[in-house]
Amino acid sequence: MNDKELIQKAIEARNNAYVPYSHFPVGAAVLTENKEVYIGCNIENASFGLTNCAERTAVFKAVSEGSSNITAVAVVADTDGPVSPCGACRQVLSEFLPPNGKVILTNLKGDTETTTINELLPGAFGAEDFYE
Ligand SMILES: O=c1ccn([C@H]2C[C@H](O)[C@@H](CO)O2)c(=O)[nH]1
Ligand SMILES: [Zn+2]
Repeated sequence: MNDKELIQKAIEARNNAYVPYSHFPVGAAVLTENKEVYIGCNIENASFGLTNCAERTAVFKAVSEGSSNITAVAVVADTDGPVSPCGACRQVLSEFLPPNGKVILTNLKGDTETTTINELLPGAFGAEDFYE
């Protein structure tokens, strides 16, 4: 699974977005250590704060299937430039990706930024901050 294929999975996931309020569909796909792919879309709610972003949906699907070691994630939306994940998703991604874990941000035009979770959330709060 290369970056382009992972992006394609994210584009397909975007078609399942449940976005009756924002009308802003987002798709994501994560690649796990054991080379499995899990896709996610944003899922909104009439109680707006309960919305789950595409990235978190994909991560939680992977973890709940027993694959918590994520090596890469792709995110796509119809943005001017590459989509920028929200703070909550950056924190959740930092839990399951290594600091140098690949984050591929793109849009429907194909503008792509490939970065790392450490770049997106330097100094993230992590387990090492409170476990001995
Ligand atoms: O990276 C992002 C940014 C936003 N959203 C969703 C949340 C909400 O449903 C909609 C508008 O914020 O887009 C995501 O899923 N991922
Ligand atoms: Zn988010």
